[in-house]
Amino acid sequence: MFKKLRGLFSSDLSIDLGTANTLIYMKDKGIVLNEPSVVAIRTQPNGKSVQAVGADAKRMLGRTPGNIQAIRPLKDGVIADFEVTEKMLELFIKQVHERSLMPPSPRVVVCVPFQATKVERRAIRDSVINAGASKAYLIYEPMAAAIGAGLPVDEARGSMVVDIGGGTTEIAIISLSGVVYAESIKVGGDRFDEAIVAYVRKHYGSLIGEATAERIKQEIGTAYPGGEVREIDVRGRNLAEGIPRSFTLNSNEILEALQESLAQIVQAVKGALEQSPPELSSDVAERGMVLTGGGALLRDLDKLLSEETGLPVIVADDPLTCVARGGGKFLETASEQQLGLAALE
Ligand SMILES: Nc1ncnc2c1ncn2[C@@H]1O[C@H](COP(=O)(O)OP(=O)(O)OP(=O)(O)O)[C@@H](O)[C@H]1O
Repeated sequence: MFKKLRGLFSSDLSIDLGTANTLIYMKDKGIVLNEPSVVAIRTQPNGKSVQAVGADAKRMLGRTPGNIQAIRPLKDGVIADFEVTEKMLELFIKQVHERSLMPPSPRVVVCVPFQATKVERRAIRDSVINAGASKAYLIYEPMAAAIGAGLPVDEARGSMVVDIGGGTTEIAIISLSGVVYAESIKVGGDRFDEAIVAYVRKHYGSLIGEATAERIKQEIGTAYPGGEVREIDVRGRNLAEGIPRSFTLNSNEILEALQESLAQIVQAVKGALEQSPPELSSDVAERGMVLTGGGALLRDLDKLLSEETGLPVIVADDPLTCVARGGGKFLETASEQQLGLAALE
């Protein structure tokens, strides 16, 4: 009965601690927080303090005066700055509790990159406990992504998920609730943005910021030739003249800029298919792979992967929230034994 009551009043949370975005899912409420993983820190004579977090801090990237620093504490899918990550998590969890007028969460599951180290896992655990959780669990991102995408992870059947985030692309083949094969490469949306910045510098002699590059990618980017050609007007600082200049970019140019990064993703997906046990790869051949993460929204990426592998490729519904939703579903449905394995020590 105690357990039943706890379930009734629970405000269990699932947190997708991503390189680009942090999402929080609450049982019965869905996604209750979706903010960029950015923190702005102000340095004063008496120490450092948080000036802004999330979207407010992201707007400050590249625009801060000397005493304020906008930081992305996670890089390439790993925690680059522990202290700031901890602070960010704490502030996000507090925001959720204030907004929903709920007591601190009894249980929190955090979705972490597959290659997170023991030290990183402990840092995450501590920040979650400090923020009021009574129990912290860990689930690997590709597993959460697969659950969120509705794949039958507990069946004796290979399910393949390709999660293209900001810092990394994680590829996993899952069967019987376990990760049978996983590979992570440090290529994701951030690398796409960097490639666009480099392309513009080389071909237009102009400097654009990463936020502009991200907007270009989202508005006209494509991963496969032959689709509708789109254009965008951009303003960048001309390197020779030192003043802002406008120019127009089209989607074929962005495709060219992204070639190298896309080839690395294709290569990693092919590698996963080659290296997984034959029974599982034949399951995947039949049912295809599912794309999750924000990168899955790059136009025609599914087409590129399908052409290159000859397999069906499906973009998950709402790919940006798959991991957070999957973590939440895990918390709701996992057995005591599964929770025990996921408990962060
Ligand atoms: N429409 C779009 N087209 C292309 N890319 C997009 C689109 N929308 C979002 N993205 C990209 O998706 C990335 C963020 O995805 P997501 O939130 O899944 O990553 P993350 O979970 O924070 O990162 P990681 O999994 O590496 O820790 C960003 O690079 C963003 O630019």
